[in-house]
Amino acid sequence: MITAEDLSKTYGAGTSRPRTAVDGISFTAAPGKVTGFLGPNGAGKSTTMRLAMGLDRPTSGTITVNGLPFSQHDAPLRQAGAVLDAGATHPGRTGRQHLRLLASTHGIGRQRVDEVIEMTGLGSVDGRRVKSYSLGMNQRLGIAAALLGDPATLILDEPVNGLDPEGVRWVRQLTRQLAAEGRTVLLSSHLMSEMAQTADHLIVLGRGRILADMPLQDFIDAAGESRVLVRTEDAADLMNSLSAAEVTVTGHDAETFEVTGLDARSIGRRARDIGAVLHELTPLRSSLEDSYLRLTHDAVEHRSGGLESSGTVSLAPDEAPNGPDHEEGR
Ligand SMILES: Nc1ncnc2c1ncn2[C@@H]1O[C@H](COP(=O)(O)OP(=O)(O)OP(=O)(O)O)[C@@H](O)[C@H]1O
Repeated sequence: MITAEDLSKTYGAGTSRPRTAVDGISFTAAPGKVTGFLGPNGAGKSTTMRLAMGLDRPTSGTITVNGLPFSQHDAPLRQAGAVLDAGATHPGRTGRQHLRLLASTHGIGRQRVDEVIEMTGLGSVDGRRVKSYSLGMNQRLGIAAALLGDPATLILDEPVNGLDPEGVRWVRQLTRQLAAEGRTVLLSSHLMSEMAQTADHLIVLGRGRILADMPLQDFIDAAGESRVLVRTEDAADLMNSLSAAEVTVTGHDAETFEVTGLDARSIGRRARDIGAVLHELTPLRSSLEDSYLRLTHDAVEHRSGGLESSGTVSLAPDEAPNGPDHEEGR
C-alpha cells in the first residue's frame, strides 16, 4: 500500500526559480490492484515515485509504503521494489553480478537471484556485461532487481519503455499477476492502450496536482462521450429527425452516420416513429485515450469545470496539462 498525504515537492526552494513538481497531493494505491499513474510530461509522476522510494525528501506532507516512510523500514527491499531508472547499473558488471551484489547487500540469497533471472527471461544474457544490454534487456534487469526482495509493493515508472511487443505483453501479464497475488502495483506509462489493459484504478496528475482518482472504467465513462453508429436505408430522414441542440450527427456515407448526445435506445425509438429501416445501431465505447484527451481538451476549451464521478475529477484552467504554458519535458 502506498499512501500520500498532502505531499509536496519543490525543487530549488529558496532560489529565484523554484519549481513545484508535486503540489499537495493525497492518494492511496491499494493492495491487489494495478494503479495507473497518468499525466503529461512534467506532471510529477516520477517525482512522486522517487519520494515513495525515499530517493528524494518531501518539501511537506508524507508518503508511506506499507505504513511507514520507505527508509524507515528495517528491510526496505522486501517492502517495495522499483523500476525508476533502468540505466542505473554499473556498465562493467554482468546482469547476474549486478543482481547478486544488490541481493547480498540486502541479505537476499543467490537462489532468489536465479529465480528473478528466470522470471524476467534474462537467462540467456545474464553473463553479459550490462553495457552491451539493449534498452529492453535493461528494463528486464530493472524489473528483476525490483522483484529481488519479493516485495509487497512495486513501483514501476515506464517499465515498457523500449520493450518489443512480446516484452510489453510480458510486463502486462507480470503486473496483473503481481496484483492478483495481493501486491500493490503503481505503474506509470504514456501508452494509453497498454494502461487500459493493465490498470484497475487510475490516478491522473497534471502540473503536480491530482486531476482524477477513480476506477479505470469510471474514468472512461465519466470523461468519454457516448457515441452511436447508425446504418439505415433512410439516413437523411433519420438524421433530420435526430437534430437537436444537444445532439451531434455526423454523416459517414449515404447509409451510415454517427450520433453523439443520444443513446441507442432513443435513436431506435425515433427510427420506429418515422418508419426508418435500421441495419445497425452500435454504441461505440470511448477509449481511455479518448477520455484522457477529452478531459484535458475540455479544460483548455472552457477554462473551467471538470467531471463528476465516483471519484475526483477536476481541472482548473491553470492546471490544464496541455495549456499554453505547459512545459513539454525538462
Ligand atoms: N531533480 C530535479 N530538479 C529540478 N526539477 C526537477 C527535478 N526532477 C523533476 N523536476 C521538475 O519537476 C517537474 C515534474 O517532473 P517529473 O519528472 O516528476 O514529471 P513526470 O510526470 O514524471 O514527467 P515525464 O512523463 O516526462 O516523465 C518537471 O517540471 C521537472 O522539470
